[in-house]
Amino acid sequence: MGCESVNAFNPKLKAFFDILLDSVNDAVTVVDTDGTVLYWNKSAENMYGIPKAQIIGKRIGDFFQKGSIMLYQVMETGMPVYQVYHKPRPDIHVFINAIPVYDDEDRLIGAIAIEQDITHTVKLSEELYSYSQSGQHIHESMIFSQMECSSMQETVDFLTKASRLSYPVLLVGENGVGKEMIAKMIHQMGKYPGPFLSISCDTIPAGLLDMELFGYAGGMLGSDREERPGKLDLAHTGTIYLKNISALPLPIQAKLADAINQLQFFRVGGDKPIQLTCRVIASSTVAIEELVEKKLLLRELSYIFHVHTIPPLRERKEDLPELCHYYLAESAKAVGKPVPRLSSEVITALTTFHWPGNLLQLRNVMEHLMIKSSGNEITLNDLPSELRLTTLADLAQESLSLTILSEEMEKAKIIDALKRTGGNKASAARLLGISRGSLYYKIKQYKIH
Ligand SMILES: Nc1ncnc2c1ncn2[C@@H]1O[C@H](COP(=O)(O)OP(=O)(O)OP(=O)(O)O)[C@@H](O)[C@H]1O
Repeated sequence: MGCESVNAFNPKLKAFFDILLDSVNDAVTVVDTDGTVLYWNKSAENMYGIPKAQIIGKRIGDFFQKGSIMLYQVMETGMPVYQVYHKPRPDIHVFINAIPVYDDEDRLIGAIAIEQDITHTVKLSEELYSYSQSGQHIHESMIFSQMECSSMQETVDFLTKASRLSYPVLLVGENGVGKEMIAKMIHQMGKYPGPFLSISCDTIPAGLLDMELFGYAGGMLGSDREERPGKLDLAHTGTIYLKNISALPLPIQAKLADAINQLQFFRVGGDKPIQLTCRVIASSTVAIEELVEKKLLLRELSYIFHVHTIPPLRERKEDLPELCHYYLAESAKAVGKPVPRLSSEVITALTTFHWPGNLLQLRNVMEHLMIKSSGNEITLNDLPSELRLTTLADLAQESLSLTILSEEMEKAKIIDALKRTGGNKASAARLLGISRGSLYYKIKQYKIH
């Protein structure tokens, strides 16, 4: 498309962009180099309660404390920032991307900020904060019933029902969401007299899985090998937990389906039927439909199981307060230390993190914090690097000391520095402890001649 046709489309494009920017959930602000607001979308109106008509054409510094305006910061440094935790107002918490904008000739013409409101998440963190200080002690088995989020309530209902009946269960969920723990609870609540035995189908060589599961009748593979029961046998009147069931070779899956359907099975090489008296619980990190489609799970076997999916931790952050408190208290007890406080930044970091390793990762992080913390408060520095938030303070350039001054004081300080250096901008910048670029920007901003 030629330049002319682009221009011809500009009014239309503007209409498209207006709608686009008003439809996004993030607050979008555009300012020019003076800090004059050129654009302010609907989400920004909602987030800050300032209507467009009131702010457009005005200096952003008239509405926010200067030290808290990230747009100034990025125009001063010329460096964009991404996913920085920021508190533009005491009651508003955001993740911000702020980007300086240059024209074709590389002259700074303004900046854009895109803010994702995380205030709701941070409010949840405050709940966690009070929990972690309350000194309550929660027993692991109680944790499920205390969980707030509705998806976990479904898990609680499922496990209560499943423990009353003995149908085979297949638990689906990412690594570390608590599948094995749920399997153990179904076993315990079902009051099975036999043991809970677990097989990691993906760690045992495929060739041995048959015997591991069904046992060996003896006499077939050489005289030195005696009859040996399999886990299905050893779990008599208990539960067998098959971790990552799709790693079972398909012929073994077929044998398992037969065993469950007929409530009996045969040892490898044997012809004597053995009663299946244990309950079968299996797990998978991949959705069942996908496993069947990829021919990793027999369709026939998939029909046998009652499937329940456990959501990842990032989709049930409401449960973080109980879980963090529980793990902290548990680790504190183990190392014989009092339960430390969590600083508000740590709480925000914990609740905004995406937790790819789910409960397992959370437990490890809490243990790590417990070991690392020396005083009675855990701060951002104690956190493992992947959890640390980038804050405005982290980004503080030398110019920040100047940034946090009021505009009047700042302007006076610059005029004074220029006077003292006879107008030499490089020396004035050095004296002020800011970069030359920042000084040029501020001279323009304050219209200093
Ligand atoms: N409801 C719970 N309350 C407290 N801790 C829990 C809960 N569920 C699980 N955990 C803890 O989370 C960690 C991971 O749980 P578990 O091993 O059951 O997960 P999983 O989904 O089976 O993981 P994988 O798929 O990797 O085997 C364990 O340390 C366990 O003690």
